[in-house]
Amino acid sequence: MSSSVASSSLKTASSLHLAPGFEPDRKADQEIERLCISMEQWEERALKSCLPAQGSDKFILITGAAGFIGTHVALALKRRGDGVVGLDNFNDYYDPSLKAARRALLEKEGVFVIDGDLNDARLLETLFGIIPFTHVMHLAAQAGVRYALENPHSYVHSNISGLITLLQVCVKANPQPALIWASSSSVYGLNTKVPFSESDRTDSPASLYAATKKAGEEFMHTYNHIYGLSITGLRFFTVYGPWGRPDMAYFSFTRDILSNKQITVFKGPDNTDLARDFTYIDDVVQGCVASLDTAQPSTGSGGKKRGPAQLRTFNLGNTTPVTVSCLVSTLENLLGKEANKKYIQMPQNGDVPFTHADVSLAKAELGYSPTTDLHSGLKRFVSWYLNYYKKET
Ligand SMILES: NC(=O)c1ccc[n+]([C@@H]2O[C@H](COP(=O)([O-])OP(=O)(O)OC[C@H]3O[C@@H](n4cnc5c(N)ncnc54)[C@H](O)[C@@H]3O)[C@@H](O)[C@H]2O)c1
Ligand SMILES: O=C(O)[C@H]1O[C@H](OP(=O)(O)OP(=O)(O)OC[C@H]2O[C@@H](n3ccc(=O)[nH]c3=O)[C@H](O)[C@@H]2O)[C@H](O)[C@@H](O)[C@H]1O
Repeated sequence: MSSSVASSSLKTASSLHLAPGFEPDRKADQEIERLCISMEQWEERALKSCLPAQGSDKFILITGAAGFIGTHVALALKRRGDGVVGLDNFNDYYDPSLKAARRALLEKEGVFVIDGDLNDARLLETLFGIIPFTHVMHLAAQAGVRYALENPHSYVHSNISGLITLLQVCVKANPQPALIWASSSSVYGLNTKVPFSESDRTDSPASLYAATKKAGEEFMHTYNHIYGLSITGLRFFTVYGPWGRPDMAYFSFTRDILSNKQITVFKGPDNTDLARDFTYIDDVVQGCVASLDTAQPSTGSGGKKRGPAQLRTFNLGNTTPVTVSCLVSTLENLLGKEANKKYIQMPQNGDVPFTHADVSLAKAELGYSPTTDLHSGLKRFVSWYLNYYKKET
């Protein structure tokens, strides 16, 4: 793998298929140039460090690499010797300096991260022209349930249009990579049967975010059917941990408790507690790596399907839902500080009352076995948080 990658000729993408409404900017040109320079000076430049180590036959593109889950997955794969290249557009949905810090961590460990958008087909084609990726771990997305009320188009941009652009590049790539991608527990929407199982219906999304993830699952079915792309969809359940997302409740509650700001805790109908199957990042990484290791190659080439290809969907949750009130009291306990809490009826904001994963399929097929309870996981998060923000707290 290493030598074939190193000797692969530089190829600039000939076609320019951009997603409608997507304007490439100077930044994309600069990123292509940086990529090409790194290739031309292969021996000295950063890209060399991304090659698979001896004994690994995997070369993986991780989209959303500067994101929370992407960073952890990239580090795990790189540390065991796989070739890893990241892509991220470093958008400002939350503090970009946190994404920059994750990138620095990745680059220190030899993961080359490209600053680019999923909708930039020219950049993606150039990248696939240079590197024969065996797998794509697609984690880039507009995440967050409630932000869709504010900026619905960002979900269409990344989760619909960006996804199709990536899929189009994957089907044309030679070899066609196997794709592992992040769906979401939110596809279960307003379902009341618990625990949520992969065979349950997923046709009552409560948010635009959920609807775009559900649409993504349907697109994946189509691309698997027409082009023979090998596809594994992972439904993550409220993932938390060090290097996490500032927009999520466990993170913003920690920040606000420490700075004596009031936190708002949503309540369900009849004052019931909302609950989530909070899942620790290391458990999710284990599921992602196992999905990658059990993914079969795509069967297509040159945009043509040669035979049926693998299509799988797994829940990656914890199987132990915990109430949001319990999340708050655990944080109070770990931070040694009482929160200033305001309880309100859950607004019509896309939230669902509870989530609860049945992970028996992931256990049987991936050996997935979550081991971290909320208290232990939050302890590690709080320790990371206090250290990372120590100048400010
Ligand atoms: N964290 C969770 O609890 C959770 C739960 C279910 C599903 N997911 C899904 O898992 C994936 C990773 O989530 P995360 O928590 O790490 O979120 P994140 O926001 O930290 O990471 C996503 C990354 O993708 C990048 N990105 C977004 N749009 C892009 C685009 N058009 N082009 C290039 N990069 C783009 C962002 O800059 C970000 O760094 C997402 O697909 C998310 O929807 C997350
Ligand atoms: O598994 C998923 O598929 C999703 O997981 C995550 O969504 P959620 O489960 O909604 O996590 P998160 O925002 O931390 O809210 C947690 C709880 O706190 C409650 N909550 C929230 C904010 C607040 O101010 N008050 C409050 O009570 C809130 O009502 C909820 O009950 C990801 O963000 C999302 O990208 C998606 O992929």
